Amino acid sequence: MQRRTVTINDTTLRDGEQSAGVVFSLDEKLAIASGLDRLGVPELEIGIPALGAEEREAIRAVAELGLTARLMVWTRMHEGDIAQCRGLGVDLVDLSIPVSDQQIHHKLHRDRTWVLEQIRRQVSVAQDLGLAVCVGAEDASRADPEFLWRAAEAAQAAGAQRFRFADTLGMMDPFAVSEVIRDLCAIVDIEIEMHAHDDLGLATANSLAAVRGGASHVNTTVHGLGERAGNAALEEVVMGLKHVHGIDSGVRLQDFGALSELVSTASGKPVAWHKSLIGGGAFTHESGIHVDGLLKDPLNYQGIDPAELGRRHLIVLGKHSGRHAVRQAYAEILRFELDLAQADQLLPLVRRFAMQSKRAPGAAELRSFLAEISYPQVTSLQ
Ligand SMILES: CC(=O)SCCNC(=O)CCNC(=O)[C@H](O)C(C)(C)COP(=O)(O)OP(=O)(O)OC[C@H]1O[C@@H](n2cnc3c(N)ncnc32)[C@H](O)[C@@H]1OP(=O)(O)O
Ligand SMILES: O=C(O)CCC(=O)C(=O)O
Repeated sequence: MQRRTVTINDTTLRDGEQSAGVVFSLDEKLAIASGLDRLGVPELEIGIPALGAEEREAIRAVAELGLTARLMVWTRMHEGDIAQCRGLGVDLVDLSIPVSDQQIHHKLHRDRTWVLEQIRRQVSVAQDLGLAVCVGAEDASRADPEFLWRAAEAAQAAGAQRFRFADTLGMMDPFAVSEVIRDLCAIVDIEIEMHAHDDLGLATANSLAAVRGGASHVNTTVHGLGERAGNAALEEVVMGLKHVHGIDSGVRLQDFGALSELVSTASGKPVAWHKSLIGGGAFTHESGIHVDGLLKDPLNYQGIDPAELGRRHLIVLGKHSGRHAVRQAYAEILRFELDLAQADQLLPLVRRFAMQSKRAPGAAELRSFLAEISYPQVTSLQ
């Protein structure tokens, strides 16, 4: 088990808001920032100053909340954009510059020498504004590794505190991430931050792999909201660090539900039923074998205690139920104790109902099943 710290840098208010169609109002930004801070998220990336005056006002307003979290803004590594970061009341700036030949040549129409020169020149421009600097290596996963190392060395030499490795297109696998981060950590002696995207559904896995490789910081967003398929989900990374790596990030998720709801509503992007940890299905059980196992001892089918997320197990009846679930449902819903033989009789009726109606039976239906098997006390049930 690893025993070191990893700092979560949550970018719900920057990369999260880049999800197509998402706009957070000022009040929503303030509420989301406060919510993240209350959970103990230590760093927040809160916006893009070059976007305009309104964005800068919102950044200032978040800074004026006096949160415990350190605040970062994102900007292109570009003198004009960096100038917009003046006087915002934030602590850090991510100066982003592409490092893959694809983007250097075909987006910026520049070359590698120019990129290194920018890093050498612009880090101090931002530092002169009183900001600590993270050099954001955009498209790092498609960069020539040798050049990536030169960029990281240039960042360190220029005085950057941190180097962000961005898997901009979400194309890496955890084994490769772990290796590339290990190499970076051997080349430079500054903080290394992982910025993962979920295009292959690997953002959390890649973030955890980066930590295994030595990353000190990890970017997250609530629910994984972000550009295209999104980023690594805050709740997944926090739980993954704890349960896979044995690392306490200091973030507490017992009250995550309120923030989750706020971000769903403000973003207009509801959480999918099967979303890990927070989806409706994440702790809901129908299958007979699972329900029986849970009822005997929750640890039989519990990897993560739902209480860690302020949740609890929910058992529902359906096509896949068994008799133990039937007994449990009658006890919980009707406060009525069945023996196993009665549950056996009722099970086919429960299944028939679920198959016909594609939902769990409610109290009225459960009562009517009792009548169907001519259970003598049915009329006395409440
Ligand atoms: C991978 C990421 O998530 S990066 C973050 C992406 N986020 C955003 O784009 C949201 C915020 N963006 C914006 O507000 C605007 O795009 C701005 C203010 C940054 C720029 O707006 P505009 O000047 O209208 O340019 P536009 O967005 O159309 O094009 C981007 C320009 O930035 C350049 N550029 C892109 N990245 C960088 C960089 N890291 N450093 C310097 N220039 C860059 C592009 O080459 C292009 O320049 P060109 O006009 O000389 O061809
Ligand atoms: O350069 C960075 O800071 C990372 C930008 C980003 O969001 C990405 O590359 O996906």
